[in-house]
Amino acid sequence: MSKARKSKRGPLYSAQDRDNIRWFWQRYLKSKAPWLVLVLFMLLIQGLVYQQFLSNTENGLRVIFESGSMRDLIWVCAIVFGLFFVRGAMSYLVPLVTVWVSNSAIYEMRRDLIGHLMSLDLAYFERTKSGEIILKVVTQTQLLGVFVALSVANAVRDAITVIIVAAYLIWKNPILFTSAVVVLPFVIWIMNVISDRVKRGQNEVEEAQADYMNGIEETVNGMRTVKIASQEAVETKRLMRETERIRKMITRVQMTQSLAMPSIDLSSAIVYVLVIGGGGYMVLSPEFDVDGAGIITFLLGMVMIFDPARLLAQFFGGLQANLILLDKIRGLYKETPSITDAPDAADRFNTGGDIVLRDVAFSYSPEQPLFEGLNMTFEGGKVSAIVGSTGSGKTTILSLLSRLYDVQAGQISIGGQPIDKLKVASLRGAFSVVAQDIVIFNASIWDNIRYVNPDASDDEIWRAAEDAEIADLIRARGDASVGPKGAQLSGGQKQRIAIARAFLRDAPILLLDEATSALDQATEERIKTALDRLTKGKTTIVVAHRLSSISDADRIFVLEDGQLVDQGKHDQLLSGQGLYAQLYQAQKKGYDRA
Ligand SMILES: Nc1ncnc2c1ncn2[C@@H]1O[C@H](COP(=O)(O)OP(=O)(O)OP(=O)(O)O)[C@@H](O)[C@H]1O
Repeated sequence: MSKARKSKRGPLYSAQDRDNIRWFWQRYLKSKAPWLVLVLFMLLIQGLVYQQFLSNTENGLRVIFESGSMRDLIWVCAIVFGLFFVRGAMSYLVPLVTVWVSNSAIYEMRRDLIGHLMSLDLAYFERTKSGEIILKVVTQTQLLGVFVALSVANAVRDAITVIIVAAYLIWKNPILFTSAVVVLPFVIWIMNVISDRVKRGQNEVEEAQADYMNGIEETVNGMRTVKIASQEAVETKRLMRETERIRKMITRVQMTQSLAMPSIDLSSAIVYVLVIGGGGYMVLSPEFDVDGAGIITFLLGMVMIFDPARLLAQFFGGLQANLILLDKIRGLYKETPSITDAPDAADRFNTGGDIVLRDVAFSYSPEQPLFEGLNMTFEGGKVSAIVGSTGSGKTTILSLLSRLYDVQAGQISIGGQPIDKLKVASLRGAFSVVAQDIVIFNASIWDNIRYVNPDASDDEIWRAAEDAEIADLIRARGDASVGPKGAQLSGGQKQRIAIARAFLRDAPILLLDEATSALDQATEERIKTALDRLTKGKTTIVVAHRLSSISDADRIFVLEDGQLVDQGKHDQLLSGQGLYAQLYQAQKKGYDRA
């Protein structure tokens, strides 16, 4: 945002902020309105206690100065004690309710955020820093909830106190009150300036925090590379630079916030001088019907106003920071998934039919078009293979089939049914995928396999594990977890878990993306027999670099820079002397040399 635009922004809160507050109220607080009314009622009682205290103090002072009755004095003291007892009880009860309200709101916000995250397209996660997402779900919701519970309740209490006591003082002595609050415009101006600065600073802090979290996550995840390359010192320096940057930013915001207090203190000093001076003049002058007790009580009232006013000022500093948090959190809700069920989406379809790509156009970014007018047919129940140089778009085709991304033009259909007219869950349920980037969770191998089919019986899991040649490892490791992202496993072991998952899921369409690339030849041979059994009668699409592994496919598609340059059976393609033949010869030479 440009500086010019920033300075145009409303100093206290903008239309966007109002909209965010309305949204937050409607979504997370409205349902708790009866509790909030109760809180408001208790806060009102607290405010009235102050007013009553002032009134009784004035009476008490008159008793001391004028009538001198001990009985009256004891009576006034008892009332004052009773009043503060009531205020104390309210001070205990209000946080009880507000903490409950805030924790419920935090819980609901996190529940919605997690649910919404799950619905977002893969593309969102590929362009968003994970640190930013973690910050929203973990930290920002917590801070916002605490602010709503405690700070807002306190601010309402303070505002009520200020309003009630001020109204009482105006009623008692309007002239003195008016002359005492001449400094008010100055206080408001200071608060506006401070609030605006705090808000801008907090925005920068939140963005820097997200980068920081992301940096830590990257370093922790990439620790193997960091250590092998002996880059610990560089990483430490990088992270410390960020730590220092954030320290400076937060200090700057807090220092700006702290300017609010001295401004209020200075204003209060002016007010006290005005009250003592002006009030003293009124007592001494016969024109006014004001006595010493009235002025002392008035001064006491001003003291009582100033403390809550000071806290209110502090609250406005914090409010700006929290409006930024609210805006950040709401930003996530504004991300909408584009891959959703069409209104008339079908549940069932012919999963064994041909998979047809017709005139498909797709690119990850407009600057780098990948497919334009791509036509392919993967025959139902047969094994098809996609080969081609690296980056030619093989994996992307598999991603398009299960709608991880949507095509930008053209159509993909399965069994004659366009995939965007199918329920996303039904479509994806028809696929078993052994992907290049295997995701392994920090659980046992057993649980990692079961992940794709939680209802599978133990026998089924054992069979899948045996077929994928991972059963021995399960016996050896037992229930031990495999470390974050499967860090305690070899590449081949992870691949076998992925293959076991495919066996267990047993879906009608099988996508194998470099499924056996990390296995030694002997293991690959053994798994191949089981894989042949698995692929029988299923539509199978294999992506492989090692051409020897797909030579018996029913149809082979050759891709080059997103274009289909050849297709046919292995022998046909070899005799054609095209790209496939060249790749095959090059690989053969490599093997012969080895
Ligand atoms: N998520 C993504 N965002 C942006 N660009 C991407 C993304 N995934 C792939 N690409 C780009 O799209 C092109 C095709 O990638 P793809 O992974 O489909 O190729 P591939 O043929 O499977 O490659 P390889 O054989 O190396 O696995 C590449 O240029 C790649 O850089």
